[in-house]
Amino acid sequence: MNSAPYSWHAFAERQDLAAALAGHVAGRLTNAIAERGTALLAVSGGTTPARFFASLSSIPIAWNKVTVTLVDERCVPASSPRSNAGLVAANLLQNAAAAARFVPLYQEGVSIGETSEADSRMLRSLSWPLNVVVLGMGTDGHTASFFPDADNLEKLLDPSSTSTVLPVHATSAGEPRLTLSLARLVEAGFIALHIEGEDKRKAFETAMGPGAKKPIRAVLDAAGTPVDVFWAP
Ligand SMILES: O=C(O)[C@H](O)[C@@H](O)[C@H](O)[C@H](O)COP(=O)(O)O
Repeated sequence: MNSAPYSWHAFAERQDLAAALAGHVAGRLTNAIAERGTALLAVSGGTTPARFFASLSSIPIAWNKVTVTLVDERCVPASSPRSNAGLVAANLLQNAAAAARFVPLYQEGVSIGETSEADSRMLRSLSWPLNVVVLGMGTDGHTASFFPDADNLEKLLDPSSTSTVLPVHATSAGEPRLTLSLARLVEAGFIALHIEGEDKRKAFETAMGPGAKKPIRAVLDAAGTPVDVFWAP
């Protein structure tokens, strides 16, 4: 069984993980700016990233040359506590990072199908491929909005997809979602997986084992570079 290559970075404290991951991301963004004049970062939402976002926001890089977008989004207004755009606005786009450009996935009042088409057009204008992707993971092995019960999971995980943004309907997701496709995520020069707690460590280990392939495993298997996993208890 080919085991997907990844690097495991464990930290005793969540704040130490946040500072270390922020340093890695800031360094990769700075390298991208040096190489092509701009940098493209995609981050995940949920409850885990807030400390990391706060640490990254205060690192003085050329944020005016950085575009930040989302790995995925819940189809809710930015004012909703469920909004990933709201999480990024409140925790990342502050301090030095306030100078970054933010490109959201969800547009209020537009149907999810129209939004994913419109997002694809808007996002296609960005300087792909992504330079940095920061993923989260659920204990069910989902990452981004690649939920195991998604009705279009095969399309979401298709490594040859030409799609940029896809709609997701999955009972376990809660509200309808929009997600970057696996194909766009795995092109990134640096892919980090940020997980915390014993349950997620066990879920990751299981996903790396011989059982049914979970979405996180599909990402690691398709990634162009070994994924860096950042974990704290
Ligand atoms: O919108 C989202 O929910 C995310 O992008 C998703 O992929 C998240 O990373 C995991 O669900 C973990 O979420 P927690 O950090 O809340 O555990």
